[in-house]
Amino acid sequence: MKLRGLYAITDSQLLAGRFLSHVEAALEGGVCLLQYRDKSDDAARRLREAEGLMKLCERYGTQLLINDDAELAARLGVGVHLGQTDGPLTPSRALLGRRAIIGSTCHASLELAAQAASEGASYVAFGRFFNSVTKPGAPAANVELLEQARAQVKLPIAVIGGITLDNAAPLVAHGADLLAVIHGLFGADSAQEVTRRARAFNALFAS
Ligand SMILES: Cc1ncc(COP(=O)(O)OP(=O)(O)O)c(N)n1
Ligand SMILES: Cc1ncsc1CCOP(=O)(O)O
Ligand SMILES: [Mg+2]
Repeated sequence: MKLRGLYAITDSQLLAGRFLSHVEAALEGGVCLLQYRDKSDDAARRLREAEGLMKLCERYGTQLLINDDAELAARLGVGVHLGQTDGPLTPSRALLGRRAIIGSTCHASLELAAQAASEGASYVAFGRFFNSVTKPGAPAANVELLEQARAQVKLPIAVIGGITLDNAAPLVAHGADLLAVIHGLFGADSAQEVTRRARAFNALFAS
């Protein structure tokens, strides 16, 4: 499966009261990957919400990943995104199997990307590229790093952090395969606007 296009990531606060409707609106517009990102420790709610997303993703033919939690991903038979403090990649690959999509946060480090590749990551993620309301303190990356990564890294490259329709095009032009977006997608007031934004993000990959 080709990893290229919009990578939508949920946010429990931002989507409160409109969780499934906004996610479905995004899937309607086209989503390559969907990540369930919930930083709470409410295991029952996390399982319930992730199962809800799984059903939606099956309907739309979208791949689901769970942020941080390889055990939950294994329980559902989906992928996982792991940051540098979320546990080592190799055991997660063994747990989830060779076909699972496993992503790795590499901040702005080509060394971390090389390590992730050697440990069996499916894609590497760099960022944040812009100011992020969701994660303001995330380490900064820039397009020079992205260009270097494109030349050196054989895996699909995800970019993240403050990405909107106004600033995403240069990232695609410099080699990004996946635009990972929370606020710039789900910050929309209406479901129709979420769908419009999803289509517009994907259109950046058309040429
Ligand atoms: C696609 C993608 N890239 C980076 C991250 C950030 O992961 P991490 O550094 O573990 O931070 P949290 O998201 O867990 O707060 C991501 N989730 N997805
Ligand atoms: C999880 C994460 N990691 C680096 S920036 C970020 C937040 C992305 O959210 P937004 O698209 O709202 O800036
Ligand atoms: Mg994490």
